[in-house]
Amino acid sequence: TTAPNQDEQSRIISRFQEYLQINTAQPSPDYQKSTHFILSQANSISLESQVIEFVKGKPVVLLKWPGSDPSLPSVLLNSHTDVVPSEYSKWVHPPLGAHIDGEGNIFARGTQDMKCVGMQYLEAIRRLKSSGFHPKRSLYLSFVPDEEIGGHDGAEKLAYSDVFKDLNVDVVLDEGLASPDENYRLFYGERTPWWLVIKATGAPGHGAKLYDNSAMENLFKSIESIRRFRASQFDLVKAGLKAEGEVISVNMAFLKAGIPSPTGFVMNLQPSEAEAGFDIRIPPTANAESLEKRIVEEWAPASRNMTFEQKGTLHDNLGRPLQTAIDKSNPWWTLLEEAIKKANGKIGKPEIFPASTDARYFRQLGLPAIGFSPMANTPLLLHDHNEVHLVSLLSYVDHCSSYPRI
Ligand SMILES: CSCC[C@H](NC=O)C(=O)O
Ligand SMILES: [Zn+2]
Ligand SMILES: [Zn+2]
Repeated sequence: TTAPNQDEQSRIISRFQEYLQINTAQPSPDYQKSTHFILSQANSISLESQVIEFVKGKPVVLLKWPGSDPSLPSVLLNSHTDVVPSEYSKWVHPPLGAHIDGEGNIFARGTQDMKCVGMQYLEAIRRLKSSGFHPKRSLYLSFVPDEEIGGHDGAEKLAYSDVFKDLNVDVVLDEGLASPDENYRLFYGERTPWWLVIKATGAPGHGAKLYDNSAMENLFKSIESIRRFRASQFDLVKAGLKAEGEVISVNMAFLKAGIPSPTGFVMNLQPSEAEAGFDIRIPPTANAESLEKRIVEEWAPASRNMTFEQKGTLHDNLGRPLQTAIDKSNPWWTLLEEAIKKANGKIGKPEIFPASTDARYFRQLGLPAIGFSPMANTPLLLHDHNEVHLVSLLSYVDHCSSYPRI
């Protein structure tokens, strides 16, 4: 296909802006509006559509471009419609404004994560259709809710549904990350989140007294140990020995202790309880058992009056090799690489996604799933203030045109 003309380009940008301006921020995303928008886009390019509410108020919008050979397995392009919330006052341009500055940067929540990708799927199909292309395989697009809060009412329900079985999907594309350099990033797996809360108890006492076994002391021994471990992992990344997705990350999410008083906290009383929460991410190749051992023996040892609790999705991926093959055994990987190269894109070393995406649910089914958000030369701003699709408008359009070659 040839490059779109000026008019087409500005229509592509307006459609992107329109999607960005719909407030689908957690915790109360306007899925009615996003569903309406996606359906109207689908209509305008004559895609078949259905809306499935596995959970009431959490619509999965499923679109279909039927292939000429229905016996062939299909391709699924997945994207989530929700976005994370924003601190409005910290943005240069409002997060729902989709303002375009003089350099062609589009400011809005979702410009990277991941309304850009959802729109690119649609724009690519629009262009392919207008060029007269007919796919052999059926192509499905799923626009799913709630990825940012775990995807349990969205992609997870879809993946395990009868509807999904009937789609006969062979490969799934989902989100990746922007790349600060010229190399596009491709993801073949992701880390598993463990949300860990450790709790210490100890004898209360006068704030002036030095004694062993206070809750704060017990907790801080753990925190010191956790920090050493964190540093050891981070050092591997800093030294260039491991990629971000290949080490175990540990970051403190909260600290809770102290006895409240009208003016803040009681200062001269050592509290009897203290706790801390950590976001831990484990690569598929890591030894989860040895980490568990570390938690039991060093981070929350009963001998130091400590307990721990794991929250969130935790163990759901353990023990399963949730990595998509990136060798010749997976022709889809090679095809995507070739498509990107044909569109004059360069590709970095294949990566493990450092956080979580809906792709894990499809990998759990044994399907190959590839994470790819086509943004090169773009700072990584997902979940950050001032999230932008930083490349010029024209580059955005170029990205759209890399899909038709898949
Ligand atoms: C594990 S459910 C939360 C999913 C979330 N995904 C993107 O940021 C994440 O924290 O990785
Ligand atoms: Zn995302
Ligand atoms: Zn996100």
